[in-house]
Amino acid sequence: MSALLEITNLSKSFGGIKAVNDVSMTVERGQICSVIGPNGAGKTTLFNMISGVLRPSAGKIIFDGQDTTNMKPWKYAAAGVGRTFQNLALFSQGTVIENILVGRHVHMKSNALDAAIFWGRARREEMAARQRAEEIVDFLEIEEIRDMPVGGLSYGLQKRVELGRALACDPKILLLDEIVAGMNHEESEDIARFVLDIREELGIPILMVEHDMKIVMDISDYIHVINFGSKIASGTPDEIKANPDVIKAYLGESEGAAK
Ligand SMILES: Nc1ncnc2c1ncn2[C@@H]1O[C@H](COP(=O)(O)OP(=O)(O)OP(=O)(O)O)[C@@H](O)[C@H]1O
Repeated sequence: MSALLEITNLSKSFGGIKAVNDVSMTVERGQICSVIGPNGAGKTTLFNMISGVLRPSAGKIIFDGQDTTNMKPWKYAAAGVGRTFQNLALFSQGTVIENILVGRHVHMKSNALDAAIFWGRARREEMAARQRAEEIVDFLEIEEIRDMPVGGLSYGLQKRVELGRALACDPKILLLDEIVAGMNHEESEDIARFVLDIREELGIPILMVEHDMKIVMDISDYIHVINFGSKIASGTPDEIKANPDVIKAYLGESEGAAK
């Protein structure tokens, strides 16, 4: 079976800056895959192209057999690409359950007119959405805070809610952009456990950009390394840890960061 995500010769330029330069990589079904690299390497730009936030300057993205390279940005969630963002992207006044329901609306076909004419269908959709949101609340162990406004929650819990909202669109792949950045050790460990559970119990493959090397090495099946926009290595955690090009790239930034 072909890879779930296949990126071929992908590039993105901003004026004279080649933020991503001719990158090719795949994510297999069932995999936890990480993209790592020093600051400014082009990781977020790569993510933004895969999730439709940015249009590539060149190259091709095939997701689940479909060419998504130039797909309209609002179609990505329905196509099965779920993601979290580097900075929190939640409605702080809304409750936990309301924020998760927002992620679900991508699967709801009824609009206001439908709701008036086909009351039954709209109601069934709403009930199914609520049930799925409750399942996600259970899965992420956030029952106790389900009715609290997210603005008052700790950063770690807000990130968990953001994960819940991404899961609510029933993604075929989940993109996590530095999900543990700014978390304390315990919160990071919790999120790492949920990421593993998402793959094991929900069967959703993960592609993550992450600076926390412990998490990357602990939970990734496969790692791609980007430096100055170009891919310099791919391999298992053990292969990446021993790769001289990777060690050199990281030593340029901070002593031993890839170890
Ligand atoms: N919208 C933009 N306009 C101009 N330059 C940009 C833009 N977005 C990113 N860049 C540049 O592209 C390069 C790659 O940035 P990017 O944010 O993708 O790196 P990164 O690997 O995610 O970095 P970090 O780990 O610090 O988040 C950087 O030189 C950055 O300044």
